[in-house]
Amino acid sequence: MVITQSLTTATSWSTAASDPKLWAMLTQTLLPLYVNTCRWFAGKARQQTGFSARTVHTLPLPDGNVAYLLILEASYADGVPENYLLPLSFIADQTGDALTDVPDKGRIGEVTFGRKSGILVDAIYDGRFRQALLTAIYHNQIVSQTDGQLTFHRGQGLEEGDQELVSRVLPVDSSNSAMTFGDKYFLKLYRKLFQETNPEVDMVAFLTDESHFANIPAFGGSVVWQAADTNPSGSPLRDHADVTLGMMQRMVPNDKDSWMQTGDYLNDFLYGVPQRMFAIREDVFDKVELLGRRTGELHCALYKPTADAAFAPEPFTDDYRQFLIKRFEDLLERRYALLIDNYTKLDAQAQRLAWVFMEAKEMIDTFIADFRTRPLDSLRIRIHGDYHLGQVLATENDFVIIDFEGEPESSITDRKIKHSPLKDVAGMIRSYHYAVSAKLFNSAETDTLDPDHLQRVSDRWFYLIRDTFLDAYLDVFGAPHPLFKNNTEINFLLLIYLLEKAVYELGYEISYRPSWVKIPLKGIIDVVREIEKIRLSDGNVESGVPMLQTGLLQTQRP
Ligand SMILES: Nc1ncnc2c1ncn2[C@@H]1O[C@H](COP(=O)(O)OP(=O)(O)O)[C@@H](O)[C@H]1O
Ligand SMILES: O=P(O)(O)O[C@H]1O[C@H](CO)[C@@H](O[C@H]2O[C@H](CO)[C@@H](O)[C@H](O)[C@H]2O)[C@H](O)[C@H]1O
Repeated sequence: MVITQSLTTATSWSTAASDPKLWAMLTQTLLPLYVNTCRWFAGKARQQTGFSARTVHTLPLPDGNVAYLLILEASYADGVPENYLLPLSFIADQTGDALTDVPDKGRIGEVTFGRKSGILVDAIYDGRFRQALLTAIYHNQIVSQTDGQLTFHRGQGLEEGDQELVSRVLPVDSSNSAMTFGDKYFLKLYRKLFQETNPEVDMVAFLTDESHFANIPAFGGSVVWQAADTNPSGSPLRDHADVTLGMMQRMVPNDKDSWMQTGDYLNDFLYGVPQRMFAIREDVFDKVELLGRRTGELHCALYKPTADAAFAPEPFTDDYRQFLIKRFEDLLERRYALLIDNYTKLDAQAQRLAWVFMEAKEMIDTFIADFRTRPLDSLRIRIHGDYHLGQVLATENDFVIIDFEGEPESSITDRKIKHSPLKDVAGMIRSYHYAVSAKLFNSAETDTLDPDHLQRVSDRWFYLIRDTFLDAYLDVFGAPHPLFKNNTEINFLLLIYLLEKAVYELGYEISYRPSWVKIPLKGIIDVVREIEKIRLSDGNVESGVPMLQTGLLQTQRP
């Protein structure tokens, strides 16, 4: 264990919540050092100007001790402060072997509280804290705090008798923390907090309790901080009543998600490619069809004309069109700027694709503007919002859809806006495009192949899989269905959402996986080609976009 700092205070751990000086000390010493080592802390690369304890909630532990749920505010030189959940537990030296379960990444520092010395840890690594969460959810407990209350809610998925289970922290390093109970329940603690109910809780509760949708893990419960109604400090977290801190679901037995499963199928496919053999196994089509159907069933479960305002279907109002256009235009502006800033870092193929994208700007602008006035009679509903192959767990014979938090770049309010479900469909179609492109253009088996040929093979696989998915999806609804007025609207909306998703992905790849930037760029250009076809068939408009060169996705040219 590498502990760089230690701290001594006369205050005992059990009374620490009410000692503001102690929290001031902790937030200036141990805690900033610690959170900057955590994957979930999104402010690492920003210029931090300070940390403070927004509020400290107390949770009694089964052995009579306490843990604290600290809401830590991080301030920056630019932009508004962020709030993070940091649960804290103190493991005194004489507590026996409790510390052996705490990995280095969960140890915050050596502290002496009163006359007891020990280690301050992230409480998720303390079994007593995990058990306290389970007990509180099981019993629908309300625990009063100086600033409101912690409300634990039990969902239908948490079975009678399951109030005491062996728990562990899942080793997934992501933006939240996950733990399991008896390998039967999965509890996600949200780290970055928002001033309202996390959309994931709304969605999962609705799908389980209202629609009884079977292909998500059943809702086991939630942990919510209901802040006191007063707003003395003007803190944004106190303006709203509910802040979601965690959500429990049934644990899904799975060894992989659909991204990995599709990767396995593509490995089989890949072996035939150098032999000029195009072979997709029948069971691959069966799986894609099944995922199409499950996606359709998800949207049917979310389409409830009798639901309350949060879930009731809505038409394509002027407000929505305005919102989408503005969001799209802002996104495009940011992406063009990012692309220009990073242009010289791109390889030659990505640079060629980037040029085509930039030259298509006017056509894209016109296409988006058309959305303002085009008659649209299809409906909008709440959707998944960040739907891709990695969000679907593959069980032995089926699929289970997870992670309903919505698009990471959007605010919580925007994540609750209703869209055509074709936005999710576009997300999955883009994901299949990613899967085949990443595999075919980054594998030793295809390294020496002619890039034009490889591009044609990749396109062929993608179009077959895309159409299989889409047909199975639309079959679920039958025709006509209020969500989809007609084929013309379906095509138009799919193109809009495909373009938006690919433009979004461009930013993600520039920031995290620069060698994959070509994948969304190719996706953008494919949509631009479709738009161009529509324009050309609508009237005698000359094509303004240079012919797309083939082989643009090849990473190593022979
Ligand atoms: N109900 C579940 N059962 C089993 N594993 C799950 C469940 N939910 C999530 N996981 C696993 O945990 C990982 C992270 O979950 P996710 O909801 O995507 O969290 P995050 O919002 O942190 O990305 C998933 O990729 C999956 O492997
Ligand atoms: O972390 P999240 O799952 O919320 O989503 C983010 O990361 C995803 C990458 O893991 C990213 O998805 C993109 O890459 C996927 C392959 O790794 C591909 O299947 C998706 O189609 C593509 O969008 C996602 O966009 C981002 O929000």
